[in-house]
Amino acid sequence: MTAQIDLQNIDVTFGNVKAVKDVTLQVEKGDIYGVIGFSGAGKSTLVRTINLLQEPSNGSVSVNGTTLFKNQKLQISKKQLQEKRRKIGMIFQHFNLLNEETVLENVAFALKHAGLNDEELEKRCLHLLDLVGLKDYADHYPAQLSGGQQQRVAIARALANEPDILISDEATSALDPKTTNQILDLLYDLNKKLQLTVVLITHEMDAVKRVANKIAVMENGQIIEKGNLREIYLHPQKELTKQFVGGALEAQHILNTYHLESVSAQDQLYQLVYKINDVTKSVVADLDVALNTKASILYGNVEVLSGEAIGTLAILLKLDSEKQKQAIKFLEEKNVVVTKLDKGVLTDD
Ligand SMILES: Nc1ncnc2c1ncn2[C@@H]1O[C@H](COP(=O)(O)OP(=O)(O)OP(=O)(O)O)[C@@H](O)[C@H]1O
Repeated sequence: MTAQIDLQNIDVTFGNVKAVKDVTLQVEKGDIYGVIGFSGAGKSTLVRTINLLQEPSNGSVSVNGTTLFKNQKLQISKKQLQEKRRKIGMIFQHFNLLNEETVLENVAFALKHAGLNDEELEKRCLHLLDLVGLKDYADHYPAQLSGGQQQRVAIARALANEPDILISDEATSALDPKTTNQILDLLYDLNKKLQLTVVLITHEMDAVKRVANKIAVMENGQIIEKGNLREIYLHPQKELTKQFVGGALEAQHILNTYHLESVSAQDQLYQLVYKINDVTKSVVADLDVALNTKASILYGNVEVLSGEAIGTLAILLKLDSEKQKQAIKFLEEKNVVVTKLDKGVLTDD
């Protein structure tokens, strides 16, 4: 199947900053593709090449089977590009609404080229506001709305030209956790209801886990790992991915902040990930009974990924290396995916 968005070998260079380096990414129709990484990793720059708000220095961009950019130049006319861009909606962290205009006028703004009469325009805007749960707010002004409601207006505006792709660039980063979840759930519903492909840029793994089916992890302008979310969650390869998927960041924070007195340099932090269905009793209790490990649990969580309950633990094993090997073997025999974690500032061995 041809990908709906096909980015091949994309480089983006600003002066001597290589913001994106040789990135290849394919997004299929109907995906919610999470692109995660810390600030400055190159996420925004990369996704802005999809609608050529950012031209790559090298590489090719194809959307819906049309090559938009290749051999360092546009492959379609400026007018065609404008039309293609209307079919790729975008939402941002700061909503970017017009404060002097009503909610309805903000949505209508995106339709000014559509050639609709006043009645058709109002009907279409009210329909869009209904889709995002804001039909009764058409006459309000942005300042009268909460952050979550303002983002809903921005989503209605982004959907005005019936796009088949929605790019969400840190759209929930300015929102509280509850509102974040409501907006993510709305994106998930729109993905299902409208077959809308969503590219979700974020630095929050919780956002990706809540709605995405695929994930790309970015670091220093490169995608270091990508693919099916559950696969990557269960078998993270790169250190940064391990940090994002499990409780590693939290566990490291606990280790580094509280300076646990009894922790020594050879003690090792492990992340355990397992399908809840595979485990009937506490894996750590079993481990302790079998090998007397006295593991300390620094983080624990259970969540549902693609309909399956997945458990994550970060544990500290205070054992010599032979005993650690035995512990890992014991856990792996129980279908637990064990990953050795970097201990952050504690790692001086
Ligand atoms: N227009 C520009 N001119 C020069 N440098 C830029 C420009 N846009 C981005 N950069 C640089 O490119 C790198 C990647 O930035 P980018 O905004 O894509 O990262 P990001 O992962 O989206 O991070 P953030 O979440 O902080 O936006 C950074 O070093 C940034 O300073």
